[in-house]
Amino acid sequence: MAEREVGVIGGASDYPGGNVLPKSPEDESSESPASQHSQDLKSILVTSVLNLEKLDVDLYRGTHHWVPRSQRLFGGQIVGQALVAAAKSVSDNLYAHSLHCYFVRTGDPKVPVLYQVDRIRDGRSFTVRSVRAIQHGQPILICQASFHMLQPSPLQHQFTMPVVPQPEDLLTGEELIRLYLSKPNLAEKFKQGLNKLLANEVPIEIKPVNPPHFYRLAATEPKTLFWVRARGYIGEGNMKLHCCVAAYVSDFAFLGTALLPYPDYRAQFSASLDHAMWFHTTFRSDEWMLYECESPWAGGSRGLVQGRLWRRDGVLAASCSQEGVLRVKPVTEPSKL
Ligand SMILES: CCC(=O)SCCNC(=O)CCNC(=O)[C@H](O)C(C)(C)COP(=O)(O)OP(=O)(O)OC[C@H]1O[C@@H](n2cnc3c(N)ncnc32)[C@H](O)[C@@H]1OP(=O)(O)O
Repeated sequence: MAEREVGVIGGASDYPGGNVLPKSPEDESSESPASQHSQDLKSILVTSVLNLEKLDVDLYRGTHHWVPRSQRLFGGQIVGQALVAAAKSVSDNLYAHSLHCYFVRTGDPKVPVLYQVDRIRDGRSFTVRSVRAIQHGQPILICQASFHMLQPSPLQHQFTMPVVPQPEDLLTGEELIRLYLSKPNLAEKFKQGLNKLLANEVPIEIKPVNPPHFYRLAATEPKTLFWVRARGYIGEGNMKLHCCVAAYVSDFAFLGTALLPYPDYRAQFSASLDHAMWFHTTFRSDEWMLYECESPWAGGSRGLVQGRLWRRDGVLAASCSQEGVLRVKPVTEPSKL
């Protein structure tokens, strides 16, 4: 077996020129209270999921950590790994600013994924890579990623971050499930479902801003807000790596936003068809970021979702878009109690 490279993406330190792209306040000191949460446990996203094995020039192999209940590979994992592969072939002064991916086949959790990088163009300011994720000799994902060197500009604006409770005042996904499990007379079937969710070793932490009401699933507008970060410590520096982690994180619970107005239906078949991201500035993916998701449209068995990842100091870190196939059927299940 080929030896794993040391570090996920070698060499790149953080963006230089903090006057152009403001640093996260949590970057200023690795001892800041917010970053002390998990320094003793390195994120498995760094040590395993995004730590690709180099097989040859521009050819890498990635393995899986968490596989969703659908037994299809998690789209965020494939996108994150593809971006790692692309980033390995660009110089340290270039930073991912966007990626555009199509999920063309279901990922098979039983075998690893190969990532073949094509060096499409090395320009003066922009560099473009194309990555094919391959299983069983066929592409499962095609990804174009573009990298840019820092170029200051007087043009600078962004939307305003929504005002929400801070993550310290909210429960984690696991704490919410435990709370649901403590409800008396819970049907055995639902207990089992919740316990399975608890056993999931998802390498990211989530704190929903408006957790769903356990007893009554009401139709809501297709908008959701949650705090999210990588589980475990990654540390400052290596902005390329934080972008790859954000790519992983950004696909989590994203498409579900399009189902929020339809509690009387459940997804019989849902899968992301494409995923696009734009990275705007520095951030730390192991620090809480607010993920603001909305679905402006659904129809014809498809749904469109758009997301914004906010640093907790109110700086817009990244934007995302995704379309997915959504085939639903009416809910006929009995009460949870
Ligand atoms: C968190 C979200 C994620 O991470 S999802 C993971 C990332 N995304 C993916 O894995 C998607 C990968 N891409 C694919 O699998 C394919 O490109 C997809 C999207 C399925 C399209 O391939 P295509 O060959 O056109 O499939 P398809 O849509 O015809 O069939 C897929 C399954 O749906 C069924 N289907 C089809 N039409 C209907 C219909 N009208 N009503 C009900 N079901 C329908 C098909 O029978 C097929 O089902 P099955 O897979 O055979 O069980």
